Amino acid sequence: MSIEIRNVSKQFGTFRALDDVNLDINSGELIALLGPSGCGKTTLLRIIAGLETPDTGSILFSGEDTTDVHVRERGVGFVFQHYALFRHMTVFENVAFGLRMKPKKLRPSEAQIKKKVTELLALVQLDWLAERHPSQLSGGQRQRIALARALAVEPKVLLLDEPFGALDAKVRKELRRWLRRLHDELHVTSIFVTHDQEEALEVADRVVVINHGRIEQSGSPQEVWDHPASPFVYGFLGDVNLFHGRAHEGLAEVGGMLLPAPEQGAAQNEKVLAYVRPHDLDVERPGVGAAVPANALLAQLTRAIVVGPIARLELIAQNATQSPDNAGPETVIEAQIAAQQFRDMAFREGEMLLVTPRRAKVFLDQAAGI
Ligand SMILES: Nc1ncnc2c1ncn2[C@@H]1O[C@H](COP(=O)(O)OP(=O)(O)OP(=O)(O)O)[C@@H](O)[C@H]1O
Repeated sequence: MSIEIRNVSKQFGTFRALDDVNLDINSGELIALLGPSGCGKTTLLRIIAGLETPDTGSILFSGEDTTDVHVRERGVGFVFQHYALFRHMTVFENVAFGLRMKPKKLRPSEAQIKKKVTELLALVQLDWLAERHPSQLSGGQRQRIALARALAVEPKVLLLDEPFGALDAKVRKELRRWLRRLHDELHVTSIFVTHDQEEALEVADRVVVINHGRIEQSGSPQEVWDHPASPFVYGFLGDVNLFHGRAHEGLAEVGGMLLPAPEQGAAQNEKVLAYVRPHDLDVERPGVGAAVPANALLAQLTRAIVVGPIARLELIAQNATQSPDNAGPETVIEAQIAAQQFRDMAFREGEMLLVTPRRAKVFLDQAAGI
């Protein structure tokens, strides 16, 4: 089922939680609503579900306005962060619950319920736990059962609010792969809320980045990663170093460096923000007596953390000027290089190194959102 979100706004007192949100979701799509805490993700999900009413705007399911359609009639399945399984019921009974609650004439027979629940438990690969109670399950198992329970009534839309939020990193990773596979099997239109960019980029067909109640960008994981529409999106999707400065006709002078800024070809001495991801920084030892190249800066290595294949370096720029126009990075510079390179070069904490951005994303300053 397709979903259209049309001009949806929602205010709580004087606080604008959603501000004229428009979004089309295709039938069978898996969408991630991604944004920082308080940006309005859950409010949007609850409005789609019918648990909350928008002040203005409407939600259409397959082209039909849902304004007057009760939550129960919307055909929506939910999974929340805190597994809302019934503690006194077995896993089997939890999954069967929605089927048993159906009005008498729609209710399946006992044999049909048994068949359906068994199939669903097999689908979430937990059929061997049917007779257990929720307290005897791990957090990850409970969430899979919660999903099986939501699927039991064959929802047309599946809404997941930080479904793996309460689980540890390893289980989260397993479950998000599993959710992706499950979605590929079932193709139920699904929307999940997360503040974890890695989760959104890995699982979703499309990522919708929300900030202050507005959609900043909607696109495939690759689109939002490669072509972020705003500084906010760029900063939210991964670690960044931020440099202030000015751009003029495709060249940016930021943090004491001169960098190509082809996206600002038309700029006439305008204030800009340049973002550089830690893995887009080259780090090397400067040549003795050699001048610092125009596209690089000299920085002191203050800390190196080498874990597995990656070395994370923290550096402080030597030539970071404090002029408001041409300031250095806001805090320390973070660089990521291969651990092997770090060992080969034998960098030591305290020494001065040459830092060269391979790539920078330059935005006009007035567009700044973070
Ligand atoms: N019932 C309510 N009454 C008043 N304010 C509310 C209500 N529900 C949400 N808000 C406010 O609206 C804003 C958006 O809330 P929402 O729960 O949608 O954010 P979120 O993006 O899901 O955040 P989180 O990731 O922390 O859950 C928040 O500032 C929140 O405090």
